[in-house]
Amino acid sequence: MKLHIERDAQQMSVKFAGWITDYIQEVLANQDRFTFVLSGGNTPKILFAELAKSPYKEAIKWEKIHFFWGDERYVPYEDLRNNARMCFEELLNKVPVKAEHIHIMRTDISPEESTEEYEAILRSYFGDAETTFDFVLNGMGDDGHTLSLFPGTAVIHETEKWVTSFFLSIQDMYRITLTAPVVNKAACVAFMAVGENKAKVLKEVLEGESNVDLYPSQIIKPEKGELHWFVDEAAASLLTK
Ligand SMILES: O=C(O)[C@H](O)[C@@H](O)[C@H](O)[C@H](O)COP(=O)(O)O
Repeated sequence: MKLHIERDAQQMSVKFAGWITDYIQEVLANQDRFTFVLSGGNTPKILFAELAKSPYKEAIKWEKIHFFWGDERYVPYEDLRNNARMCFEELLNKVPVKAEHIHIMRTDISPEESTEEYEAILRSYFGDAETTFDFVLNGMGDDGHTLSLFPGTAVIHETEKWVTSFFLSIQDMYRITLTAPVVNKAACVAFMAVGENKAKVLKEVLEGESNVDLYPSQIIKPEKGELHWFVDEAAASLLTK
């Protein structure tokens, strides 16, 4: 695991934007497409704002990128809480992406239908390949959740399905989410965490004992791929190493 600690959220976004630009370029030197999983939440917004402007806007071959989502809140696309909507507003509407390369988790059909549809899309991309996505961007909630893998939920332990949906009673909504098996087959996964609210949980996730039911972010460990954490000094403030 590689830990990148930057002064504040802004610095972290700049560092991350430069790093992901180089990584995309490297991957595209050897293959024709780049598969990128986007994340919801507030933290990615500052990264998206960065990527949508110079020099990244011009440097990244956006037309070669295929976009997916790590999870979705089962609310209509028009709802401000919808993760796909946020990513379109903050990034995808501002850079030259190809509409046919964008795969949102649909919320205009039932959660079960949406899950099945997404699973089929992913299987059509990756089939039995040893590696799935080129890159997965993850956030981490103050409670240690990532994707829609919330503490104490059964979905943390899913071993077969790549996509699933369930009713999240603490938020009174359905969630659609990628699962650990498909994310852990990615070539590269990066978490972003900023702010003092994340400090305690970050310490537990990175330095505490393994307890994936309490700290689901711990279950994300690419089998063969790279794992990066981009954090700011406030989030890193309790780390000892
Ligand atoms: O839909 C979601 O809720 C997200 O995908 C979720 O997993 C998010 O990444 C974390 O909650 C962190 O969110 P913040 O960046 O807002 O802290």
